[in-house]
Amino acid sequence: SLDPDEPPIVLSRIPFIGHILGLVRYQIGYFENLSRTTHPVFTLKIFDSRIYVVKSPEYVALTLREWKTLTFDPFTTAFVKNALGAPPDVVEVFEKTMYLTEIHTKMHGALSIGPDLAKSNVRVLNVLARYLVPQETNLYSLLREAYTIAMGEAFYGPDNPVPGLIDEIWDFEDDLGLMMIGFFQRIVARKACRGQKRVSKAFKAYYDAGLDKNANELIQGRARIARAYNLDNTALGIFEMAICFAPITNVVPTVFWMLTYIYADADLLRALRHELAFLGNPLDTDKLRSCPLLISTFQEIQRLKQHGNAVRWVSADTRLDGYLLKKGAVMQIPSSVLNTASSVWGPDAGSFNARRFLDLDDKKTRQRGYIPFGGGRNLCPGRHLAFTEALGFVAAFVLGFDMQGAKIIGARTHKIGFGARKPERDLKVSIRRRAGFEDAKWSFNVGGERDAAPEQNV
Ligand code: HEM
Repeated sequence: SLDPDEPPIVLSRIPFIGHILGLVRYQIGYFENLSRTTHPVFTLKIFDSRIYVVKSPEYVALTLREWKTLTFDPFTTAFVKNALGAPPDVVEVFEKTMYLTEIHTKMHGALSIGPDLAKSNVRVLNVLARYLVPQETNLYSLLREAYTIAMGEAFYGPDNPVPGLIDEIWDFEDDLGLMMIGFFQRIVARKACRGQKRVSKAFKAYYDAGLDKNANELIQGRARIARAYNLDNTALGIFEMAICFAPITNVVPTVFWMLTYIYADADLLRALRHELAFLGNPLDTDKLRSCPLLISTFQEIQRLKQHGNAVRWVSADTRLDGYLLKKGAVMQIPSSVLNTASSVWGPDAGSFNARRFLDLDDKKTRQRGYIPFGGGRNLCPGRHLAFTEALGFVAAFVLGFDMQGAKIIGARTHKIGFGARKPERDLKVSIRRRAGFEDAKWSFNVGGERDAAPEQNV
């Protein structure tokens, strides 16, 4: 039974298993259905487990602030154990040593603004530039390939196994929710299991061959820490899926939605071209900060499509304003509910308005519970990389190309484990050079870094 101070319970219509059936059927959408309740935080009970769902902006801020007891780390360990299938001695390193804390610091350091990030970013964008050519193509598939290959080369160096593992990486993310359950994966998530095995094997061979000498600081620093904890190349191979899918699976849908919404709206396309006209080629990404409409479009797409749940584990009884949160419960913060509430965003909350964020400063957006990159101690370390690689590519695309076939389409069922919503299908498009840009060969400078890698054509 619940303590009277715990958030009010929301019951399912079918006793005992109703919530499980709801989650299986509607996935993340089930939290949207339940959030019709007026309680700012509420409890779901599934047998002996509790899930607290946070649906009001004020409580989101309070939750993220209490990071010492409302923590993310147990999910990382569960991910390594259940989804990646790490053996018990490796899991023990996560549970009983400072390894995870050291990795956290390294990850946030290597991806914070500075020379290490600039080197990764300039490589990502200059690999993406190879895809800025006229073509008849399926837009989502093109972006999926381009960003996966670019991540591989920027993170792991030119001689990396990622080009042969594109489907494996995306298959894994597709069934991440099922992989986290920790049993029967080979039956319910066959493709994801196979993907994880192949990626582990290929990266073990990569580390065995010493190819990480060409990797970026994130990968090299991580490997140094792992070795200091006696984790070998087999363990490094097992971990690698995490680093392969996190950087791309939110960025690719974001760029897809940005391009389709922009090209489906001739006025917005014109206004953006006007705003971006001062950007040169090579495109200096520092100048993107002076493109308010482009940034607002990015933020609005995140608001409408970045609908993953932030999750936290209650590691000790915690008071959240008046509510008591009990140790052992899981907290879910459904972005889709927060990002589309008309009580927060106004009557047009459900529609796209590229100019919405022009009048909202950072403080005002946070007050609305707008957390596309999460928050607190686990605020996404890749947010700077994501900003530059998404906006840099979109800016060059908008300036240099016309696109036929772009239209606004619906999204697939939003599975548990997904961040950004994915399109329900691919879009066949025709990409042509714009008049005045017939000979443009796009390249990028990032934070003073020019790309020095040899040229390659797609
Ligand atoms: C549009 C792009 C992206 C979005 C919307 C996004 C969103 C998020 C969110 C919501 C979280 C969870 C934060 C929390 O629970 O408080 C997260 C965590 C994380 N993201 Fe991103 N992300 C993006 C791109 C990237 C990129 C490019 C990287 C590059 C490495 C990355 C690496 C990570 C990592 C490693 C974590 C785990 C952080 C931790 O455990 O402290 N993400 N991201």
